Amino acid sequence: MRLVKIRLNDKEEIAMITWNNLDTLESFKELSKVGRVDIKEAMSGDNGAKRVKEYNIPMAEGFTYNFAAKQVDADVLEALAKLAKEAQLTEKFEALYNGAVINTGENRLVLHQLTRGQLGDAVVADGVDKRKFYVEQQERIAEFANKVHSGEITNAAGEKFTTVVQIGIGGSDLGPRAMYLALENWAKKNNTFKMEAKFISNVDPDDAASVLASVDVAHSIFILVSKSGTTLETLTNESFVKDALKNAGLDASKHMIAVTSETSPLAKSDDYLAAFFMDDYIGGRYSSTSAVGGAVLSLAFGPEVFAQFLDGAAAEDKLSKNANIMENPEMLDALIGVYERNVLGYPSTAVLPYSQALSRFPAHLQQADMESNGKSVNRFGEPVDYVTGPVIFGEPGTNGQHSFYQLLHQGTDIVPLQFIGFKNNQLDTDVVIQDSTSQQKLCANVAAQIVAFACGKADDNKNKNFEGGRPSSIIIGDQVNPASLGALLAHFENKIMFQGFLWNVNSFDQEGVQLGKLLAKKVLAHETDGALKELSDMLNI
Ligand SMILES: O=P(O)(O)OC[C@H]1O[C@](O)(CO)[C@@H](O)[C@@H]1O
Repeated sequence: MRLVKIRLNDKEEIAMITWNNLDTLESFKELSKVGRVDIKEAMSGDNGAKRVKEYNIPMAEGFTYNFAAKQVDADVLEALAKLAKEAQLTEKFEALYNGAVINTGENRLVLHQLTRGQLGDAVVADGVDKRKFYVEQQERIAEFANKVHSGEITNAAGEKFTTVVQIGIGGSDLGPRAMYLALENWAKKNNTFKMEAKFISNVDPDDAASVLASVDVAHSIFILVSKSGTTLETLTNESFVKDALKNAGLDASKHMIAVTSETSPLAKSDDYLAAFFMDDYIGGRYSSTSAVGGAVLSLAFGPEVFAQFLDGAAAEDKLSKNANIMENPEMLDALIGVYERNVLGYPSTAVLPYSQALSRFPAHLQQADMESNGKSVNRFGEPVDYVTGPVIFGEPGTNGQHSFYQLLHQGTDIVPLQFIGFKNNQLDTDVVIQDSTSQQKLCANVAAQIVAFACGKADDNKNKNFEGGRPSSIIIGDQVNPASLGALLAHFENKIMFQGFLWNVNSFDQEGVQLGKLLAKKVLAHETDGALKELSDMLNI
């Protein structure tokens, strides 16, 4: 057990936070003893209808979090509430947004919520009010984007830029790309679509080459995004793009901007038309609401759309402050996930948005969740004796239904499911076939899946028998739009944070990604022996 003193909002009170391993908490031991819920029974008949109505809590931007088909009942919920209290989830979040050094591994504050609102005290770090700093960067980006849109900033020939291409990887790609794809159709429909965006991330040369072949480089603006400014893939792709610009007779520095931290090697370079900043207190996978997402989304859709996205995230963040788990969807979702992982023993979780707009959202969550909570040591570097983050995967429904759902329905592992569904699609175009629209078919499928997974279907032919008993939750919204997307993103970011608190891991570093990078450098420098040398030879390096 470690005690940490933190100052609470009113600056008078001193709270003691204790960081304990999950398996040392009395409430966790109690939770393990609570009787298991049979979802098949719970979700059948009138009982099921009652649960769907009752196990439903409001989120921001018109969403509701429905957990009727989760393996919980009043006893489990009571035990989870005790766990939340003993694990001091609310106090830990409070410490985080008031500027405590929560990322102990890297000795850093964790400030991504500050990019979209001020949840507590002003946070001053390195002599700077951090909220002010993030807002300033947003304003600088907005001004730049407006000038690009109005034609005040143009290419060398005085012509408007029409396309924006983001170069980055991991958090500098996945979040912004998923958000762009989520809003592209919405923006087109609502006349706020300004520039098409493309993304280059993979160091596979075919990625950069095919994106470059698909754009008009003379009218493209490239955003180099790298917090560290040292990521090999990103710097390689930057050179790739610069070569292409040079070959087209263009001055690269008139076509490139950078988003990075002020301490990175890119920050002071003359190679860019402009540079916008985030900092070390925002992890790559949490950077969609910082300049990392801000530059591409503001250029693509206009700064007002990006501002609405931030407002949605801020509204959800506020809900995450509630100590009552029934008024805090992120905390409840996190607690149920830990119950499923550590008591019920389920190894993975599928995220299944029934929305084409969210086609890359599961990919973003894979990084956000697994890079955060894929840890075997606690925040003090001591091995933990329990399992932590699950494997996260997903695909939009209904496509997933025609691919891996077989295993989800009848496989030997039980995989908890996180559905996301919307009442309305983004574009007006729809068609009535066999008495229903495509949107109705989509929604019918998600409702049907929840009940099919929970209740199953008995059949004498064991091959056609569905055991049921497979838990799921659903987040239901009206439509994917900037504000709802922000709220959805914040929901998952905060869920991951609460789970990290429960597992007592540092969710904000990623040492596990370093070893592979180091060995790759050795391969390229021909400094290898043994298996690595053999593999390098086989790959012709
Ligand atoms: O923005 P950067 O510094 O180029 O890093 C890109 C990505 O690489 C990682 O460090 C993992 O290698 C991620 O955490 C990060 O999102």
